[in-house]
Amino acid sequence: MRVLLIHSDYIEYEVKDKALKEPEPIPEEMKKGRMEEVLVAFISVEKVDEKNPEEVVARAVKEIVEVAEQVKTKNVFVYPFAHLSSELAKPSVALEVLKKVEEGLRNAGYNVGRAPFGYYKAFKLSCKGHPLAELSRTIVPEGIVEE
Ligand SMILES: NCC(=O)N[C@H]1[C@@H](O)[C@H](n2cnc3c(N)ncnc32)O[C@@H]1CO
Repeated sequence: MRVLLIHSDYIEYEVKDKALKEPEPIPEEMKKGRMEEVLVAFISVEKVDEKNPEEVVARAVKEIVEVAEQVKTKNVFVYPFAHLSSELAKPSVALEVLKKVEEGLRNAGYNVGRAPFGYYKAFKLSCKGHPLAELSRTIVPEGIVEE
C-alpha cells in the first residue's frame, strides 16, 4: 500500500464519471464532499497487500493515526487513488481494504470521510505547507520487502 498524506485546510471533491465498469454504488449525497482542517490520505492499495489485507489495514491505521496526532487533527479523509503504484490490487480487494481503513480510523476516535471508489473525481485541496504537511508511507504485509 502506498499512502500520500497531506495536512490540509480543506479538501473538496465532485464525482465526474465512472472509472470502473462497476464503481462503488453511492447515494446522491456522496457525489460531492468537503472536509476542513483535515489529514487527507491518498491511498493506492497494491497487489502485495492481497497477501494479508488485515495486517496492511492495521498498519495503515497505525501510521495514519501517528501522523494525525503529530499534526493535531481529529479529521481524516480517505481518498482512493490509483496513481501511487504500478502494481495495483484488484478493485474488489482495494475497496474492502479502504473501507476497513476508514472503519479502523473511526474506531480509533477520528472523524473520517471517504471519497467514492471507482470514479473520476474533480478535487480541490489546500495543503498547509508546514514541515509535516506532506508525508508518504509504504505499507506491506510482514516479511515482504517492497522494492
Ligand atoms: N483518482 C481517481 C482514481 O484513482 N480512481 C480509481 C479509484 O477510485 C479506484 N481504484 C481502483 N483500484 C484501486 C486501488 N488498487 N487502490 C485505490 N483505488 C483504486 O478505481 C478508480 C479507477 O482505477
